[in-house]
Amino acid sequence: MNIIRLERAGPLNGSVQIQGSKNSSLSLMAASCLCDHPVTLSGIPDIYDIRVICDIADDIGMATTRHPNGDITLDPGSIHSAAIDKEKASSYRASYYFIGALLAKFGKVDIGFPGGDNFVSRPIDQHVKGLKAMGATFTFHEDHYTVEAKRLTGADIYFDTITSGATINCMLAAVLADGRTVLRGAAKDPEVVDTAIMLNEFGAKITGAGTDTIRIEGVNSLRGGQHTVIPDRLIAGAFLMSAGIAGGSVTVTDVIPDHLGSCIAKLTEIGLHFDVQEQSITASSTGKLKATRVRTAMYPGFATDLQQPLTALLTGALGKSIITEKVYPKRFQHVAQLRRMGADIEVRGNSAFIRGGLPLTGSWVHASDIRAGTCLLLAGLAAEGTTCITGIEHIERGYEDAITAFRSLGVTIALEQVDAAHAEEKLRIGRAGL
Ligand SMILES: CC(=O)N[C@H]1[C@@H](OP(=O)(O)OP(=O)(O)OC[C@H]2O[C@@H](n3ccc(=O)[nH]c3=O)[C@H](O)[C@@H]2O)O[C@H](CO)[C@@H](O)[C@@H]1O
Ligand SMILES: C=C(OP(=O)(O)O)C(=O)O
Repeated sequence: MNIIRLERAGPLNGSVQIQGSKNSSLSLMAASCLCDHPVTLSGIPDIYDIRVICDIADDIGMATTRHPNGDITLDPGSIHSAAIDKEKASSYRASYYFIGALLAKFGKVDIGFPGGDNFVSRPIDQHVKGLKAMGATFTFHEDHYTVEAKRLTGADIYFDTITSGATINCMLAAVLADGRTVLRGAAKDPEVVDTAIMLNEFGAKITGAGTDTIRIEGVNSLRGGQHTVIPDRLIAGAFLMSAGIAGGSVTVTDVIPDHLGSCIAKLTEIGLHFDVQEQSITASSTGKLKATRVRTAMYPGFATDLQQPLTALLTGALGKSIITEKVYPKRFQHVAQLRRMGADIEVRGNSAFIRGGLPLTGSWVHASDIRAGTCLLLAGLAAEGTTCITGIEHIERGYEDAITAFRSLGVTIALEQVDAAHAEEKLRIGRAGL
């Protein structure tokens, strides 16, 4: 098995070009099914979830071509099936976008339950509620579900909670539905807006994306064309935090700074300094950090996906910090791993209480999901000695090449092959010490 091994880093110095957004790419790739003609997407990262989508696309007859410049062309003209392989659908989260993208054209979609990072509870009731309002019926089987709609009809949908996934899914379904759909209490995330912009470029009639009310007039068909995915704000945010944890200066390039507003504001409170340009952000820090309180929230609030890396950062901030997780109340799997490294963190309810300023020590730790992996990478930058991270397939689900990026900042970091039993023994010893 592969692990990531990294050493404590001195002040960082360098810049990282930020890849295209994973979460937006997942939506844009599925959304391409709505078109009648080829779609070329630029900036789609070469990561696990995208490779699964290409496999699914292949299964259903949507040919995909990765060009030498990295662009992907998808040809939805020859899709012959809306039966999505159960295991492939369950190997990542956003497979449910294939429902919204295929239902109007095929009237029936068979698909496995969504997978992705496991935060104990990730319901899809708002997807079900929204699509039902448009005329769909759901039948749940043991290992998959079937969604049917002879005809999708526009509807007025009030979400009970703000969800980017259900907002995008219902928007996709509404694009080729009969009549007008209104999504109220919609998510305002940049990934929602990116999807709406692409669909409009291809002939959809969507207004209000980026606000809490989105209106969609159904159209008969979408053309296809070219679109460039937005940069990954979550990866950018984590690299900015790395300057706080190791000191020095880190520039992220090819970003949309507006997407990182709440992150920059919080990191400024903590003591980082920023130079924000049109498409790049430089974070610098002397390493002296102040404790803070933060609550995660849907966009434009402080993103839950940045909560885990922030926890690593706050272990280095003198005083008591409190992180309250409002989006996924149990998203604290990373805390036990940080404690192995010497962090003093207690989780009560949906809050983590961090007594910062204690030195971290390199250790064997396990990444349970993408951002837990990011958190451990950041903690490893500050920890005395060597940190070995297992579970790196999760990190690879989000990052094209984290190792090269950290190396370019001056970090000693490598992928290493180890015997699985050896890794398990090292993790067991670490657990016993907790
Ligand atoms: C592939 C993708 O884009 N993943 C992101 C997406 O996940 P995902 O789309 O799954 O998350 P949502 O935005 O849907 O979830 C937001 C909140 O709504 C709740 N909810 C959601 C759907 C539903 O039917 N019912 C319901 O109650 C969730 O439990 C959560 O508390 O947004 C999350 C929140 O920003 C991020 O952590 C994920 O990285
Ligand atoms: C939770 C995440 O991903 P997914 O929704 O794909 O599991 C994430 O990107 O942090």
